[in-house]
Amino acid sequence: MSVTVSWKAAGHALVSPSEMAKADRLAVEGGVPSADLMEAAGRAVADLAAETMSARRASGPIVVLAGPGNNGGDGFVSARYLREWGFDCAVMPLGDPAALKGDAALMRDRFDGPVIEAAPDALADAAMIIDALFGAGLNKPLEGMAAELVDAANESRAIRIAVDLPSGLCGATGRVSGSCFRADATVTFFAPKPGHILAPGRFLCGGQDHLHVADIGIKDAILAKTGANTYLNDPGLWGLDYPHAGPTSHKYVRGHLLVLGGREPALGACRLASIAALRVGGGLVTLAAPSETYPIQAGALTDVLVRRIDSNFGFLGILADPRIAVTLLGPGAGIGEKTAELAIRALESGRNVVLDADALSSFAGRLDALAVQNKADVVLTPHEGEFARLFSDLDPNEDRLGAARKAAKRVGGIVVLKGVSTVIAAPDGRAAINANAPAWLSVGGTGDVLSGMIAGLMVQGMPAFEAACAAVWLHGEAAMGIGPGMIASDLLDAIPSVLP
Ligand SMILES: NC(=O)C1=CN([C@@H]2O[C@H](COP(=O)(O)OP(=O)(O)OC[C@H]3O[C@@H](n4cnc5c(N)ncnc54)[C@H](OP(=O)(O)O)[C@@H]3O)[C@@H](O)[C@H]2O)[C@H](O)CC1
Ligand SMILES: [K+]
Repeated sequence: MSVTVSWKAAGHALVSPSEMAKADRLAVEGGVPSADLMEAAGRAVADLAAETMSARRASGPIVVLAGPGNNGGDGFVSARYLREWGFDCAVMPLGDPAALKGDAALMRDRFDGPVIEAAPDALADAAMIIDALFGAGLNKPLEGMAAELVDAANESRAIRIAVDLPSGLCGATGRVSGSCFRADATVTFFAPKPGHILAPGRFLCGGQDHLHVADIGIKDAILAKTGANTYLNDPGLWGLDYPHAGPTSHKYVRGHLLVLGGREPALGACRLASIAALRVGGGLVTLAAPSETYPIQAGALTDVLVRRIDSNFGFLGILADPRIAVTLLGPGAGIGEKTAELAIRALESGRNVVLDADALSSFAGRLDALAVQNKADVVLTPHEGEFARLFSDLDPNEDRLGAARKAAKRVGGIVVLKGVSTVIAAPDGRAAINANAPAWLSVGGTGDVLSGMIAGLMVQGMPAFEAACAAVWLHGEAAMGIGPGMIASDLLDAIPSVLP
């Protein structure tokens, strides 16, 4: 049985532990015995364990740490298969295995191999440790013997495989409090959970290339019934909405974007955003440059129309051109009333608006001002500091997905909460987690490039949520191709190489 089943399409949906429990329940109601699910789960773990032992040419004892619930049940199944295949495999239960119930008790009884006392020292000589302590049912930080076993496993030289989730990791939020098993690889079932993709969960599972999604007999069709609306951000999610240039497309079809020019000292920010918008296929970009900066901007830009503005009215005068579909405010715009006023007027004009950087900070404490009539799409692209200023009651460190979702609902727009796991959330509840951003992307100016990419895709007619997802993913891919030492402007030349 192949372990690494190509991940179910269905838009690469992720399921929370509670949605997974619903999938489980629906499968059983649909006639699949729950014991069969556990048997398939445990078999998938054993497959990966056996494959890994031979791939690493490892030999020696395998210890399965079995917890008090169904995660532990999976562990007993995997141990049974591994022994059938000739491996020296023992189960080390946490607590009294006689207390196991239901399917876990059944699988315990089917296991006739050694059951050894829980002792952290006994893990030192293991060639492999399989963590079947806790999975979707984790409901508090590890403590006592559970924590000691996980800490000892992490300090050992053993290959470490996690069943469903590394024990200590919350499947819903990707958060860890206290000890957590550090897996070299993880086998989960049916679909990944947000905790497998959100940092630090992604790293504790062994990295995305070592996250195996096993088919345990729950039909794809059940996914839609779980209500899952969280996605891994990748082309599978937004590819169908991507605005490929057609033979008849010309610059006005590909859209006209208006960018508000920046002021000292961040004159380059709006240039980065403007070129980025063209690089992703935007047809035309006008940069409205405050008069004192006009000569600099006009001298620095070839591909962008540069218009001089002496005041807000100048900007609004340009905005009156009906061909302008999207406007981007923020990069270098200056924080304050004037910038906020322009954003509101742009929204009132029915244009799609991307708010970044200073435009975001200009709304601190007055987000309600964004709730204008006949508002088109608005996309906010805060980093964590800007998010804290705008949504001081929401804590991304507690629940990143939940915070981004609540923020999106509150502003009635798309919120791109940037970071090592950028989350794109829509007011209708959809959210995507991005997982391809390399560490070197956190350098000045990359946010300006991203905001320009989002605006550049929206101006071509791509729906706001999908445009934000696509831009975030392309932004990460472009950075991956450049490598350490990258500066923001390098991204501009790298974008064409990653466009679909
Ligand atoms: N379709 C599926 O999803 C399948 C999943 N399988 C496996 O089942 C687990 C989920 O099993 P569950 O029994 O719900 O929960 P766990 O095994 O993760 O946890 C067991 C109980 O442990 C208690 N608990 C939780 N956290 C701690 C902690 N930090 N310290 C001590 N005890 C803890 C908790 O019980 P309480 O009484 O404390 O509430 C848990 O209920 C899933 O992850 C899969 O591996 C099926 O086998 C296959 C199908
Ligand atoms: K586990």
